[in-house]
Amino acid sequence: METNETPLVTTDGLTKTYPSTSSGRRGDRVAVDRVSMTVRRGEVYGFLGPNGAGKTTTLRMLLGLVRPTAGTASVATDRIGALIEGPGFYPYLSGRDNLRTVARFRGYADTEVDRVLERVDLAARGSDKYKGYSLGMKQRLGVAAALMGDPELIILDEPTNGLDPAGMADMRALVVDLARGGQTVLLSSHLLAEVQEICDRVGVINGGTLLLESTVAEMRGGSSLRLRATPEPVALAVAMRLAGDDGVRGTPAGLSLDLPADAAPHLVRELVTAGVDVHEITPTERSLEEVFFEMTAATREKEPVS
Ligand SMILES: Nc1ncnc2c1ncn2[C@@H]1O[C@H](COP(=O)(O)OP(=O)(O)OP(=O)(O)O)[C@@H](O)[C@H]1O
Repeated sequence: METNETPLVTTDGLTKTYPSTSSGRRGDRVAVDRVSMTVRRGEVYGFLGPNGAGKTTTLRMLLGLVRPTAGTASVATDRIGALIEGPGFYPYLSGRDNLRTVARFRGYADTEVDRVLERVDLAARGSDKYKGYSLGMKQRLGVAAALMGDPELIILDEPTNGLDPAGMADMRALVVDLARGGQTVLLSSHLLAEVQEICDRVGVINGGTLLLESTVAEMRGGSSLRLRATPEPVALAVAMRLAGDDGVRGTPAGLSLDLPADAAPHLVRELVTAGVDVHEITPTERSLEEVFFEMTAATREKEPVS
């Protein structure tokens, strides 16, 4: 995907503290702790973290709904659409009439209602009462409201939360479609697989701290090669010569070498030359789940009890 390098969203040392409510604890509760993140134009940015990590508070600060305690947040457009809390619609009005109410309040023509209904694939059900909508349709109507005025930046807080698998798939497809149309999407999620599937870049947050910001590919880290070969001591010596002393680990499944997949032919040649029998060589990639687990392990321990 092509992205213009000028960031659309930049935060610098963004911090929010709330007064501690528990009498046994001193000082403030830090909800967001010096977060510096950038969202580039045209990308889908996944703000990934467990419940209570500080995602919603950060998004609210970007929207000017919560005042930062310290640091800055700048959004280089005033055309922003957002779905932060669950959408508040009238149950007895149709989806279309609900959107008309929003459009009137925000100064948009009714044609805009039809356009956004179409965009979220609800045009055919626009006349149905909101209360009869599935959770996924309700959520899509919320996104439709956020899309009014064709915003440059769309902020969605946990857009798939609580949806069934079909609803989740629809929402993911919609997000990807919005980005294809040139809109920038910043979404929060606690689902690794989801972020992995639809996001270009990720910011991982836990305990209020941004642990990492990178592309999904970078975050998963370099690939490695798993090797089963005998005799093991000779295989180990060859492996260490190629991958370095720190680049080889013993695992129950054999040796794990910090080498890219395309290093396999050279490795095999060297092993065979050294008289080693190669039983198996497999390229492996760390899953996002493993990476996330490693990164959050340290902060999990100091997480406040809420
Ligand atoms: N208005 C508030 N007053 C006091 N503490 C708050 C307030 N809003 C959020 N917090 C605290 O700040 C921390 C971060 O909350 P936040 O809602 O931003 O996390 P989150 O990552 O969005 O999680 P979730 O998905 O559960 O909403 C939590 O410990 C929460 O209890």
